[in-house]
Parts: sequence; structure tokens; C-alpha cells
Amino acid sequence: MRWSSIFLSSLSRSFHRRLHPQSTLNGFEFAQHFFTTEILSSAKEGVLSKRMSPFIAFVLGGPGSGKGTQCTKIADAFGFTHLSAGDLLRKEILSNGENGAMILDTIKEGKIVPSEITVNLIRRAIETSENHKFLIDGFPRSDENRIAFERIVGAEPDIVLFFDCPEEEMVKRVLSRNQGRIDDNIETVKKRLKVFHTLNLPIVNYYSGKGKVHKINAVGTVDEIFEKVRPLFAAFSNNGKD
Ligand SMILES: Nc1ncnc2c1ncn2[C@@H]1O[C@H](COP(=O)(O)OP(=O)(O)O)[C@@H](O)[C@H]1O
Ligand SMILES: O=c1ccn([C@@H]2O[C@H](COP(=O)(O)OP(=O)(O)O)[C@@H](O)[C@H]2O)c(=O)[nH]1
Ligand SMILES: [Mg+2]
Repeated sequence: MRWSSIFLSSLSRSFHRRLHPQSTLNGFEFAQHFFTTEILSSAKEGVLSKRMSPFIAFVLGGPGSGKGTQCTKIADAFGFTHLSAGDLLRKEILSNGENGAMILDTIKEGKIVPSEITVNLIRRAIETSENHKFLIDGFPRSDENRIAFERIVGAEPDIVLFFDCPEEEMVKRVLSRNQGRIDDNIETVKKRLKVFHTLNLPIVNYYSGKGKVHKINAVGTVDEIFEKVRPLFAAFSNNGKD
């Protein structure tokens, strides 16, 4: 028997005894049990408990209401991972995946991409992140999106931010955004605004009914709006989920 094995066996036995004083396992059984069960399960629990209760904020509002701009500031100030559903979909187009052409057409028309696609992109981003605090920007955009998220990710948002912005201001901002987006033109913006009223707003109402919505007047400078957002996250950062 090698000295290292004896050492590991007795080390694991002493740890195991402390955790399970009644146990009758011998040295090698201790070692096996300790390294396969106790070390592995404690590592797994750490990951799982983090995954099982991530802090999720949905960030909603019409096109150009400032969701992305404010999310960048919240992420910087409070250590959140910013997941923009639109950005995930645009990356999917660029990756030449099987759904790229369909996603491009859908975005061009200002319509909503099938829920399974968007939710799985978000799920993968959450699963591969080391973080446990997420801003999900621009999602859910419909009841169907919301239900698919609950089913596939198995979570609900802790809070929902809603940036309330007049239509003229949203149109003005989108048309001067200058990011080369295929949907930032007046025809598509009109379609997106219709979708916003018919499909996105009912989501805000649904979460209002659950007392989760924080409505923020999105008119003002970026910093003025962030000063209204900041206290919400400061409060949540101190509530033990941080
Ligand atoms: N408070 C604000 N006042 C003026 N322009 C803003 C404000 N917030 C964001 N913008 C600008 O408006 C455009 C849309 O903002 P963005 O954050 O991309 O909105 P959304 O993600 O809701 O579509 C961007 O060009 C951004 O720089
Ligand atoms: O959950 C989502 C998020 C976005 N989109 C599509 O992506 C476009 C752009 O979304 P993004 O959030 O980037 O736009 P924003 O509101 O920030 O201008 C939308 O109009 C939809 O066509 C979608 O189908 N599902
Ligand atoms: Mg955006």
C-alpha cells in the first residue's frame, strides 16, 4: 500500500467521522465515500444552489426606451450579467446557425422569434455564466415567451423594470441610434410599436398583478434615469441574495 493512499484514507476517515459519527466504514471505504460523495456533492451543491436561485430582473419597455443603455449601467454598478435577448438573436444570425435566416426575417418584420429559440439562448447564457445575477433585457415579449421561459428555465423574475417612454421619443431615439440595425427604420419601427402594444404590454400588466413591476419614467438624461433605477438595485443587493 502506498503512503499517499494511507494518508488520504486516514484524512478522509477523520473528516467522515466528524460528519457521520455513527459510520462503520473501513479506511478505503471512507476514502471512496469521501472523495466520490462528500467532495463531489459539496462542489455540485455549490453550483446547483447558485443555479437554482439566480437573481433575475426582466427589463422591459418599447423600442428605444433605453433598456440596453440602463442595463449597461446597472451591470457595471451592481455586478449583474446583462443578457440582451435581441443581442443573443443577432449573434445567432451572425453564427450562421440553422435558424439564422428565419431570425433575420423575423427581426426585419419586427415580429417575435419563436419562444423556444430565444429561451434556449438565454438558458445557455445563464448556465454558462459564473454569475448569479442576471438582467434579461427585452424579454419576454409575449405571453408565450413568458410561459416558455418558466417551463424551460424553471424560474420567475425577482423584479421587472418597465421603462415607460412616449412613442415620439422612442421613434426619435431608434431612428438616431446609428448601430446599423436592420430594424431601425421607420417602417419596421411602426410594426415594432404595434407589437409592443399588443403583445409586450400585457406582460407588464401580468407582472404588475404579481407586484413585481417597477415602472420608471424613461424621459430625461441617461444619468437622471439611472438615479431612479439605482435605489431598486441597491435595495435588492442588501436582501441576502447578493
Ligand atoms: N435617456 C436617454 N435620452 C436620450 N437618448 C437615450 C436615452 N437613453 C438611451 N438613449 C439613446 O437612445 C437609443 C436607444 O437606446 P437603447 O438603450 O438602445 O434602447 P432600447 O434597448 O430600449 O431599444 C440609443 O441610441 C441610446 O444611446
Ligand atoms: O425576446 C425577444 C427579443 C427580441 N426579439 C426580436 O429582436 C428585435 C430587436 O430586439 P431588441 O430587444 O434588440 O430591440 P430594442 O427594443 O432594444 O430596440 C425585436 O423587435 C424582435 O424582432 C424577439 O423576437 N424576441
Ligand atoms: Mg435594446
